[in-house]
Amino acid sequence: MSAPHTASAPRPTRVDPGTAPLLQVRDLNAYYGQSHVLHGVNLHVQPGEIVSLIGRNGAGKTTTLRSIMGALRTRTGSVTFDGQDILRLPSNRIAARGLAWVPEERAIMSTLTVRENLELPPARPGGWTTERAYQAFPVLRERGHHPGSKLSGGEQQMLAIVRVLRSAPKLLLLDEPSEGLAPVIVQRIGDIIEELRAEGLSVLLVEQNLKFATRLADRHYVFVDGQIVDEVAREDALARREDLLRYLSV
Ligand SMILES: Nc1ncnc2c1ncn2[C@@H]1O[C@H](COP(=O)(O)OP(=O)(O)OP(=O)(O)O)[C@@H](O)[C@H]1O
Repeated sequence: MSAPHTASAPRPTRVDPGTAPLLQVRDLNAYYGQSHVLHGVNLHVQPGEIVSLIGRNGAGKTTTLRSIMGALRTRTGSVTFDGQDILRLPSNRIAARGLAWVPEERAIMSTLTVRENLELPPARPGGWTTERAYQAFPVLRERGHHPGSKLSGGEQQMLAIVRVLRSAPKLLLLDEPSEGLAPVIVQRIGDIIEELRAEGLSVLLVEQNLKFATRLADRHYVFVDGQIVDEVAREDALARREDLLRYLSV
């Protein structure tokens, strides 16, 4: 396990801002029926970068992930991934380009066993094997034959993360991975995300847990009412902690 990062010892950003972004979102507007919920969102993720989206409930973070993945089709603007416009592609073709999404509800198949859930997505070269998943989270090996319906929230989250890694994504979209989980599990999931980043994976992380977000992210985008109102670099997160807490408080 890697050493925990404390708020008092920020690690400098290791990402070269001069390289082309892996993900670039420009002027994204999204709608649920008549309701206009994203208002001109601009963001980018560099190769190897972990970026967090933070903000109160209903601020538009999940809608941003759904819009990027094509799960929400009623949107305008531009979404470019690895240099290619993906806005008009269906979700399965977006995923095939190397984007993997772990939604907040985790989408574990309740009637399938842990192993069956794990081996459901198509394996791609360089993707995680079942053995690697079990090494990362040994509890999944112990629960291998249990149905998805019998898993705790933490076990479901671990399974949901390792399952999408089978497809060897370039960018992982995580929606509140720490929500409702015990601190020891949150710590372990953070360790695995850091391991993945060390291997070059980029992560776009929706979080309301500021401690978890500031441990991991190189940059934070702050959402208020469907817009990005602030951007905070890892180096500034400690000095701006009060601002960040205010953005999250209700
Ligand atoms: N399926 C839906 N139909 C209609 N409105 C929706 C739907 N999903 C979300 N909304 C609305 O869109 C806005 C943005 O919600 P979104 O879920 O993106 O926020 P969020 O920042 O991810 O917060 P949360 O943590 O609560 O999910 C909110 O006003 C929400 O009520």
